[in-house]
Amino acid sequence: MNSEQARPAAAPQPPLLQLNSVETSYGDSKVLFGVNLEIEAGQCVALLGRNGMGKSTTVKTIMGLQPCMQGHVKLRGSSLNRLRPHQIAHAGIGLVPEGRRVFPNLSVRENLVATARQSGRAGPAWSLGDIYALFPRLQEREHHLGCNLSGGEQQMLAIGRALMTNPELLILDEATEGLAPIVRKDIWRCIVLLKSRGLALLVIDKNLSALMRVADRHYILEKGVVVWSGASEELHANPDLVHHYIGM
Ligand SMILES: Nc1ncnc2c1ncn2[C@@H]1O[C@H](COP(=O)(O)OP(=O)(O)OP(=O)(O)O)[C@@H](O)[C@H]1O
Repeated sequence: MNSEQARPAAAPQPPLLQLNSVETSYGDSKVLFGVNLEIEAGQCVALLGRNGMGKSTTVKTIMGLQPCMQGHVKLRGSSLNRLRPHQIAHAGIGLVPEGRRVFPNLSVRENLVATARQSGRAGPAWSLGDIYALFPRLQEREHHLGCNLSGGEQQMLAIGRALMTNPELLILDEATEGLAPIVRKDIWRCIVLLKSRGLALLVIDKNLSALMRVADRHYILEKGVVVWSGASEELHANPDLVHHYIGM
């Protein structure tokens, strides 16, 4: 027997993020009915579906902001179900929430420093300089308060803040919503760049054509259930599916 034959086969790696039959309720009202979803390291995944189908609730469940009543949310095979939101952030998931929510009475710099965290993970940590290189506008506005920024600047700051936690997975919930076209373009440029750096992304956005350019895989949610998943080419080739479930 040679040395190659003697070596035991490597155990398969669990996905970076795995949702297994996840059910979530608001009081008596169930909203997620067994969601299954996987994201591999470095993969960009889009979560699609019409308004009210459960996309933001899925994100809240991943982040521990809404309890997972049944099923499992796992990061690299470890359950997140009983963790608090700050522990989930510490475990490696960064969130850019719907509506941005930057600290209004802190400066740009203070907002960024407030969330900075040493990463126990491999790879270089994000620095203030890295964030300013990604969004030069934030450096120009370094000493301005969060409340005095434009919507686009607040969105850049929300992304910068999430990156300063050094996540392995970044979740963007409607990050381009309500922004001027030129700012949207800048946010998409940033998403493409983050993907090229190997960051895993879960993106919710209404711009399907931009998503089809950047996402490796799409999941369509309909009434709290994943009804379809596949690659951009498959989605592109299936306009009936898009029309039926996304309404375009
Ligand atoms: N805090 C809450 N309390 C009760 N019901 C809620 C709450 N948040 C959301 N819902 C309900 O849960 C369902 C799913 O909402 P969710 O926000 O997850 O959908 P979505 O797909 O993200 O849609 P949108 O694009 O409109 O945000 C909807 O019926 C919504 O009314």
